[in-house]
Parts: sequence; C-alpha cells; structure tokens
Amino acid sequence: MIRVAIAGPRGNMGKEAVKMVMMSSNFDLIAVLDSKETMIPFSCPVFTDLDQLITECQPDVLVDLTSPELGMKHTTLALENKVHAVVGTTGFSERDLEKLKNLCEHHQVGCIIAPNFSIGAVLMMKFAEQAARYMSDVEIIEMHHDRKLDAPSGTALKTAEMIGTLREPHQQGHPDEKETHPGARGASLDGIRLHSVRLPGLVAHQQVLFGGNGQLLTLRHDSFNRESFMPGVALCIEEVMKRNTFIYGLEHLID
Ligand SMILES: NC(=O)C1=CN([C@@H]2O[C@H](COP(=O)(O)OP(=O)(O)OC[C@H]3O[C@@H](n4cnc5c(N)ncnc54)[C@H](O)[C@@H]3O)[C@@H](O)[C@H]2O)C=CC1
Ligand SMILES: O=C(O)C1=N[C@H](C(=O)O)C[C@H](O)C1
Repeated sequence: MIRVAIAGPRGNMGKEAVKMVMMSSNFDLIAVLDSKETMIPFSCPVFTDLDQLITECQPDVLVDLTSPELGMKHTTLALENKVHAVVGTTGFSERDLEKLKNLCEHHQVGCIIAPNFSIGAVLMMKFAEQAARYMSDVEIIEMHHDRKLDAPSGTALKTAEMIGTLREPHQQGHPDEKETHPGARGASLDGIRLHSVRLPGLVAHQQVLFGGNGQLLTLRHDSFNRESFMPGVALCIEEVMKRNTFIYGLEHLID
C-alpha cells in the first residue's frame, strides 16, 4: 500500500483524487492538507500545516492539486523531506521547474509534474509533436472554466514546448501585422500563438491547428469531467514510487 497525502482535497480535482485514492486497493489515503479546518468529514486526518502532516503521518507521496504559489511551496517542502511528489497544479515558471529538478537530484527523491493527467490530452500533444515535423505553422486554442487562475494553461505550454522540439522558431502571420487591440494575436512562444478562452460551463478543452497551403489539420481534446484525469493521477503515484528523478509530462511514462 502506498501512503498518499493530498493537498487541495476540497477543490474540483482534489475531490476526485480523494475518491480515487480511497477506492484504490493499492493506495492508503493517510492525510489531506487543506487551507482551513474543514466541516467536510474526511476518513483521514486533515492538516493545515504540511510540516506537521509530514512529521506525524509520513506519507510516501504528496499529490498537489492547489494553486501555483501553494503548489511550489508544498512540493518544495515535500522533496526536502524526501516525500515523493505528484504535481497536477499548473502555472509554474521555468525557474520553478528547474528548482524542483535540482531538489530531486539533491535529495534523491522522485517528482512527477503532469500538466495534464488525461491520456487523450497526452496523445493530442504527442500527435501535435509529430505533425509539427511536416506542418510548422501552428496555433493553439485552449478553453477552460472561468475559475482557472493561470493562462495559458499548463497543457498549452507543454504542447508548444513539445512542438518546439521539431519546429524551427519563426514568426507566423503577416510580417507587418499589427494588433489594433492588444492581445488579439494571443501569446507567442517562439512564434507559436497561444489563445486562452475562459467561460463558465467549460471544463478543459484544447485545439491545435496546423495550417498549410490549402489545408488545415485540427487536433482536439476535451475533458468533460475531472474523472478523466484520475487514471493518470493513479499512474503517477505508482510510477513516482519507483523513481528518484524529476519528470515533467506524462508522455515520459507511456510508450
Ligand atoms: N494536471 C492536470 O491534469 C490538471 C491540473 N489542474 C490544476 O490543478 C490545480 C487545481 O485545480 P482545481 O481543482 O480546478 O482548483 P480548485 O480551486 O477547485 O481547488 C484548489 C483547492 O486548493 C485548496 N487550497 C487553498 N489553499 C490551500 C492550502 N493552503 N493548503 C491546501 N489546500 C489549499 C482550495 O481550498 C481549493 O479547494 C490548478 O492548478 C489546475 O490548473 C486541474 C485539472 C487537471
Ligand atoms: O485548471 C484546469 O482545469 C486544468 N488545468 C490543467 C492545465 O492548465 O492544462 C489541465 C487541464 O487542462 C485542466
């Protein structure tokens, strides 16, 4: 049994993760970390202090599903205490990722950062990486619920990064194009345009558009609920236990 603690247990993702871990015969939910003492009864102790949680409960793995600043704080503390970390929280900077990688190496402990836990989204990213070899003009439209804190999404950034391994950086669109309304062309990552839509009713959706002469290739993935992420969370908990390295992206865990 892997001893699992979850940070953010009352959130959209945290709720599903608590359910999944409790239902699994491989995992033992030994504690949750919340922002306050909660009225929601959990079948395990609720902590508001991660130091105390680690000392008293000694988890094997901390799963973080909170916010960018908290996620960084929690993951740092977990790794410093040699607790493996599975991080679904998005919005980390490149510097944050570098810092976590160094902590893994220093403390010889595993950490998996998964910008997207759903298998379909990971396949979309892999297909996009392949397509970029042949079609190098690409724009990404990600669409999420309006409670999301970070933009662009972690998935969109990771997709652009994967495409970037096979696409020469270049400016897209007309060389003389001008935004009459700032932001109209979206963010640019080496010339790949990223557009973020935030609307009530949405969950997590992304389209990757590849344009060529007389043709358009559209790759699309939709998560209609948070259950879609849970097989990926379970896989990461199992895999992180076998490692003492830093992994960024679920694509490194599937063939
Ligand atoms: N990697 C993936 O596949 C996915 C990642 N996410 C990411 O997961 C994160 C959480 O997303 P949601 O669940 O939608 O957000 P949410 O806002 O519903 O949940 C965040 C939770 O963190 C809790 N929290 C606040 N302060 C805390 C503290 N000090 N200690 C512990 N918990 C605290 C809040 O009470 C809240 O329940 C976001 O960064 C989001 O981008 C979301 C969906 C899928
Ligand atoms: O906040 C969300 O909801 C999601 N966040 C992740 C991201 O930023 O890509 C994964 C998924 O898109 C849902």
